[in-house]
Amino acid sequence: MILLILVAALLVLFYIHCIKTFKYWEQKNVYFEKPLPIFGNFLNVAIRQEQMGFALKNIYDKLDDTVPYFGVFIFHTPHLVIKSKEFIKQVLIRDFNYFPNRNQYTNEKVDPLAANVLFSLKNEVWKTSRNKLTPVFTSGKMKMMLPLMKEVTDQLEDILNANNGQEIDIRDLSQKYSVDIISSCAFGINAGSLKNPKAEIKKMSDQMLDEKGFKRSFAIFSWFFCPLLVDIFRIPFVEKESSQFLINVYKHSSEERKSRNVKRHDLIDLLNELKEEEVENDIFKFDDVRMSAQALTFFNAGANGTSTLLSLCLYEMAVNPEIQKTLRTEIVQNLDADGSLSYESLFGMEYLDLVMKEALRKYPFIHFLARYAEKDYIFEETGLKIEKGTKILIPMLAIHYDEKYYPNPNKFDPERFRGDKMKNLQYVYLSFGEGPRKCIGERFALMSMKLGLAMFLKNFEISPGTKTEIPLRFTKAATFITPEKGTIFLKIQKCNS
Ligand code: HEM
Repeated sequence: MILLILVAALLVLFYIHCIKTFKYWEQKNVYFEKPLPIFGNFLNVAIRQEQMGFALKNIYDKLDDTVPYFGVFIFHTPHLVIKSKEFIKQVLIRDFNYFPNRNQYTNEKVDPLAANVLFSLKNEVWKTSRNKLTPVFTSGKMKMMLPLMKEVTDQLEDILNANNGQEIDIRDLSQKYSVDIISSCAFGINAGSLKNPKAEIKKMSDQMLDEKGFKRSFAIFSWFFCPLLVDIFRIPFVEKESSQFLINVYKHSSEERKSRNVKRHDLIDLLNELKEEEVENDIFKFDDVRMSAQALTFFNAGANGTSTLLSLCLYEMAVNPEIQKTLRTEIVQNLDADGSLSYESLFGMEYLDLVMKEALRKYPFIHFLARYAEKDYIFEETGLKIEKGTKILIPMLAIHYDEKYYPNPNKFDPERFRGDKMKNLQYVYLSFGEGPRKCIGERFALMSMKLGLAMFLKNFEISPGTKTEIPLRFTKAATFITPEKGTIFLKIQKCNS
């Protein structure tokens, strides 16, 4: 009997704990939708029936333009979702010193690597490491990495030639291309996954990035929204076996590089140079864990983000043959005598840039940006005061599909970015984020995606085949954008055959 009373009392206490914050947005006079105990507004996300970005979009779409923000509860934690362009600018740029960090949980003991990537570092440690890592991504450094990427595109061309006239899984091919690019540029090795389907590094990458799998989705969800689960179940952000494999590869290459004293101008060289420049009282020193953590970021973001976007770009080319034709004409006009593309041509092609921007708009790899208030803050225009620690979300997916900024948003239309139209889209085109915490790898990502796309299109026509899904459906269970079937089949045909 006593046990029963105890359990009942615990349940009541748990219930009170779960609903105690639910008056938060009402008291602040901020629009919100009635939350459910335990799950808040995101029951469907928790049971993997909806992606967080779409859940936010559903609320966003109900509100008119006069509403600058709304409140949601993720479990029982209140989050402020910013809707107005002006307020986005304030949070990401103008008042950055109030919002310098993401509400990204870290736990050195459970996952020391995740705690040391730039994405999760905070305040002064983030600032110092960002300043140190920024020179790694300058156009000069990227230019030096281009020859490494070209070695991989040569192999890609061989594969395309061998599959001429066939229907192939472009997603799988893009993943292999991206894994080989990253392995060469960040780990200094020839992974060879394009030529060898059983390559160990590709296997590890699949394991690490298994977006549809419950384990991976649960890990990402817990790290972003329910850190208590991370602590209880000791869930690493990055799957242990594959991250350890990549760290070993990185360490081995790095040591070999030092002993042979050769330069490849890749991430290993650049991080080794940063280490040599360190001074006694640096707040952020590149020890083994921190060096590996940066290499792992490259791998994660590159193998997942760039490969997904490249395959979606190719899909759009197949279903929009006119756009494909215009792009091919531009690419062919810009080829060097040996059939390759210089860094200047890659970044100088206007239509290629418009196509890339539109793919990134239509398929935002991350559906929302996250920040939290480091100090109390008042939105002057409305008088809303938020306390230190308030979590902020910027619903990128909803904004990228807002008719006000992007008429007919489901249409793939590169022209919406032509000329000075981009000026009006500042703060509402957020594919790589905005402000000082913007994606540091943007240039690298664009270079590998543009090069991959150009190498496909210069010789091959891409079209829907019998196995192509139109429209393409995406899984509701993954955190990032992932095709429902896990594949994107397209037909490739040599242009002059
Ligand atoms: C298509 C590919 C990619 C997309 C769409 C993408 C997008 C993003 C977005 C939206 C953010 C958050 C920005 C914000 O909060 O304002 C971000 C942050 C970041 N990205 Fe990327 N990214 C891509 C590829 C890469 C690559 C290849 C790297 C490799 C180094 C990278 C490294 C990072 C890092 C380190 C951060 C955190 C920056 C900081 O907090 O200072 N990303 N990325």
